[in-house]
Amino acid sequence: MINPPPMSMPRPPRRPADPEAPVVSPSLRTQFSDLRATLRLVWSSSPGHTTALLLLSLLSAFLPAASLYATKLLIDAVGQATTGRLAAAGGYPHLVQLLAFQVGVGALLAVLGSFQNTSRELLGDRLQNAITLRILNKAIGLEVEKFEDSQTYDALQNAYQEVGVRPLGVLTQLIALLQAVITLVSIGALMARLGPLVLPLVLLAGIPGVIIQNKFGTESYRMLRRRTQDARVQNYLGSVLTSDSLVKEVRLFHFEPYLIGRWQEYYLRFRAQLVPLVRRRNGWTLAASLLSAVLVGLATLGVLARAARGEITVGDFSLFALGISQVQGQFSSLLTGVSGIYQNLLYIRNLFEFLELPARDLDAGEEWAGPIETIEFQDVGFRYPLTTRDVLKGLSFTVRRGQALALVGENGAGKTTAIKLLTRLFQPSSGRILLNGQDAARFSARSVQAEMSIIFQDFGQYQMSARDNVVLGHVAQAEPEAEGEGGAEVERAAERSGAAEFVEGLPQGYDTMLGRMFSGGRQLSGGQWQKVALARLYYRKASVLVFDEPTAALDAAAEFETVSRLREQAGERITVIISHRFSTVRLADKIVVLDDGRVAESGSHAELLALNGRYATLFRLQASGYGD
Ligand SMILES: Nc1ncnc2c1ncn2[C@@H]1O[C@H](COP(=O)(O)OP(=O)(O)OP(=O)(O)O)[C@@H](O)[C@H]1O
Repeated sequence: MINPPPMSMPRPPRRPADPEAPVVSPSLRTQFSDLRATLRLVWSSSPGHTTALLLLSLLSAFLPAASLYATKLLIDAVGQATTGRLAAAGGYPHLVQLLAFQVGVGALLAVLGSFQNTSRELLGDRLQNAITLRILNKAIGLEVEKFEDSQTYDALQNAYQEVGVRPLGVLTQLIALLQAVITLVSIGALMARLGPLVLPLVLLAGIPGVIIQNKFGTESYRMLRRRTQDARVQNYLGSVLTSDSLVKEVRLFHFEPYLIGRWQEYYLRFRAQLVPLVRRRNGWTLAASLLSAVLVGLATLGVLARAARGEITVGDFSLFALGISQVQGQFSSLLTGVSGIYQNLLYIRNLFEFLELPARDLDAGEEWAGPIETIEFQDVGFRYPLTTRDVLKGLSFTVRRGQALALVGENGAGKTTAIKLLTRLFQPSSGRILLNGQDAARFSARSVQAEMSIIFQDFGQYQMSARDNVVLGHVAQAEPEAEGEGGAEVERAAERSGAAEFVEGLPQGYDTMLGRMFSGGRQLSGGQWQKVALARLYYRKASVLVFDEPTAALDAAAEFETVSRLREQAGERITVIISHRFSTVRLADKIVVLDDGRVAESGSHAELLALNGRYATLFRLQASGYGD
């Protein structure tokens, strides 16, 4: 089993899933189709190991009966020999032959078992790899909004946690089921000689335990499934307390006891469900064991009565005594096999639910080719999925090649949302975005994104080498450098962003690991990380550069310098800048002031000052802050 996605970086809780939503059991039809899909999955991950496992298991299913029969023959022969009837027992060589037969069966069982284990382990490994790849491939095809939806996130978590073990569990249980049927029929045939009621009584004794196991297995599953949402919140609380990035705030505000208290509340809520379940399960298990003991006792009475009448041999009795545990073991693995398959299929549904989520085909649509020379928002409206408020309301503006556009507005005005639409992470709910005069919706998201390079407010700080942090901006272009043929492009991008100054001073230069997660990693300051991210932006060959206020870590002078440099470097490209600092904003050719999802004003810095409206007021307010 592989670990769930790392939780070390605390993330904001998503929209909560409905915790009261019932946990619905899938229909029998769904279960059968899941069973078929699971077997296909297992088979396709390794046909060779699956076949080997199946054949070896079926072969070894006949051996327990053979071993029991050999023991019975041996005991009967020894009985005759010890009462002076060695000749009737076939002589000493016959005893040795029987022993050799018995030992041979045992040895064969061990050999087959060993090969079986090898096949199972190797198959499990292949299967885990195949499923993990499917989950990861699915995750990368999901819309960005899906990651913000708690139900999808839970589905991803559940799928990730159950990966590997469950599908293999279904196969092994199915094989165990076939094996149990074969072994039961063969041992049952041997036991028939002990009386008609012996086998039914012994079989009956196995039923109560299985019923109890099944009932409580399903209850446990339901309890855990209901708990997913709580477990995620609890996990998040724990990750806040153990996060390196939050430790300073946690200590200074001293909210540890509060968070631990909340964490414990979730635990106690879970415990309140667990305690009665454990008590009831163990009570019922005890009752089932007592009932089984009574039934086995009755069967034994019957056999003893036959023995008293001289109708069976000592070997037959040994067949009964040794056979009881075999029959019960096989019978219960038959019944638990059925319930185990059922339960595993319930968990596997999580995996399939995730794999069945609709994915957006990022390549659907016409292929965009060539630079983007104009961007025009035409009356664009947008509402986030599952919300009731329009975040953008009829947004219109145009920007052309060589120009820098600044989006300005108070927190929550919709600036980042506009960028998410421009970069095709989301689709407008109304209106159109035109690229070079053509509706962007016609073109595949991926081909349009290829023309854009962006640095977000919460840009990535990848725990990789400085070089990788830059190259991630355009991996396809990076091949020769990956093979060590220079990296001139990486260095040029780093020089343009200002990252070269400190990266070159690191112990292994561009090959130094950044961040604290791995040994030898160098942690950078916020401003240095930002410059590395900016180098990533420059490294990408794109005709639109988007700069979504990643400058929180920079002082006003550094931000001014960074954006001035961005303006110089941009050349004939389109630059879109989001910033709260007017010293930066004034560098733009065109400024669009957003207010509650609408354009309040737009124009150049000078025009907007002359207008003496909202922009001018905010500008003077900020300027007066620096004045004294
Ligand atoms: N994923 C989301 N789901 C639902 N609502 C969202 C989501 N992201 C943002 N919003 C809402 O959309 C509105 C606009 O947010 P946006 O991030 O675009 O504002 P912004 O102008 O970039 O703000 P800031 O200056 O604080 O970065 C806000 O009211 C915000 O609460």
